[in-house]
Amino acid sequence: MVKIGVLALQGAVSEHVRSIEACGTEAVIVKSTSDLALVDGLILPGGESTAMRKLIDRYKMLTPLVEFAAAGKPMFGTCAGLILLARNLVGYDFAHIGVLKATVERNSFGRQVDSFETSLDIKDIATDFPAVFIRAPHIVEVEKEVEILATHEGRIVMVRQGHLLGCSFHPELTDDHRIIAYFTKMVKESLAKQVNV
Ligand SMILES: NC(=O)CC[C@H](N)C(=O)O
Repeated sequence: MVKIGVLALQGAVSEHVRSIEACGTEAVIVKSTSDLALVDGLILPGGESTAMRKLIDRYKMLTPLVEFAAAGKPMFGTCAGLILLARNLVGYDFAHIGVLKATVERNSFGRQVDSFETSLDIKDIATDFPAVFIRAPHIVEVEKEVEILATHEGRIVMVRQGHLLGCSFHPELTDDHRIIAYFTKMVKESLAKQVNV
């Protein structure tokens, strides 16, 4: 059975675990490089990207995370996790994992008090998805390999680049598990491909 990890250094970890399990898939808490070796796909949760990066460095996980992506294993960055995946960050001259060919701007929907929920149509995944935005980033621009799956008020809020998925909002905070189910399918497909080669 496939195993989906949730990077559990900081942020909305237990909600993702609940959502993965609701999709009938095994969830694994990932706190170290050895945990990472056990999983077929990884969710990078929302939270605070600067704090997460400090912990990634403390536990020497940056290179293993880059290698996980390079091996073609699916990764899904939600909110702060999207910031971790992005190749370019507005106002910063460095990236974190940096594998998603997109430019992301942090905190672009206002301050904490401006958190909101809205209904989104997401290509190939869902119509009317209840998306919760909390101090959310947005995607300013993408390279041609990146497909735009959803926008909100003209801003890109969800994308896919092959085995990489990213969104500005928190798909794990409601009982609507369609996005996590889609990611679960990506992980199963990628595993089947690896077994067949
Ligand atoms: N809900 C979130 O994950 C917010 C992300 C946070 N504002 C950051 O920049 O890391």
